[in-house]
Amino acid sequence: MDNSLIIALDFANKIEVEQFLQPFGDRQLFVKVGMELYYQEGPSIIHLLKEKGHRIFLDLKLHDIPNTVKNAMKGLARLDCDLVNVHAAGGKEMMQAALEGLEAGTSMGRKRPYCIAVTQLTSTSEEQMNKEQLIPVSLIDSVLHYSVLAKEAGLDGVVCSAWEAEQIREKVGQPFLTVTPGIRLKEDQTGDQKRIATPDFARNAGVSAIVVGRSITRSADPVQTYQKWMEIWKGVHS
Ligand SMILES: O=c1ccn([C@@H]2O[C@H](COP(=O)(O)O)[C@@H](O)[C@H]2O)c(=O)[nH]1
Repeated sequence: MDNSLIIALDFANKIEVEQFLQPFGDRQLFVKVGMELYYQEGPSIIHLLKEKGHRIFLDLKLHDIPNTVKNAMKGLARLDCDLVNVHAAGGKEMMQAALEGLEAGTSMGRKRPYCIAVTQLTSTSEEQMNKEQLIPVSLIDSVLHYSVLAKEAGLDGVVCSAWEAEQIREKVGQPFLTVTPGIRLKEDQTGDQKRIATPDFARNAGVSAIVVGRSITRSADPVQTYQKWMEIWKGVHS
């Protein structure tokens, strides 16, 4: 997981995914499949990406009663992804149930996928959280609270913004993954994200992985843009 750049494949269907991936040739990537793509294509999209050797973050953000999450995770474990997630707002019991399901669904001799919890979405501002979710604390306190809850539940880390990663590490200790979407180059549009950061900022904050979607997927030349990102993120030509 260390220092990965995960490309968010936010596409409407398999055809769009194949069109996007084709110019990358045989290069093996770390990709994220979210609700948009998975709800359209189902498990077959995971099989297809795995056949091509890509690592997969299945970003379905489960949030339901513990029994439902446990059984859903049992099924998702069979897809053999690298990383899956839940919403920390579902509570500690739900997060523990997610892990139980994952362990039950993982075949003998295989490693279960990492499981992380979304703290506060990177599209959430402190004002929205206070006024709409009626959570009367600062955004960082809410994120730290959910991170501690996730750790206590036995999860492997959290989804947060790069702005919170350092404080999470201090509070929760290591090993604990911080996977950070909302990463933007200076020239990129912010879009619907509220807590954005540059790749330089994220690297200095010591995040475990960055998630990059539209900056790469909607660019005129995705391969070139990916290479540019990798140079900035890792300081290497990929
Ligand atoms: O808090 C969160 C959790 C998940 N995401 C997902 O990451 C990508 C970000 O895409 P961009 O185009 O780079 O904004 C997207 O798939 C989200 O569903 C997030 O942004 N924030």
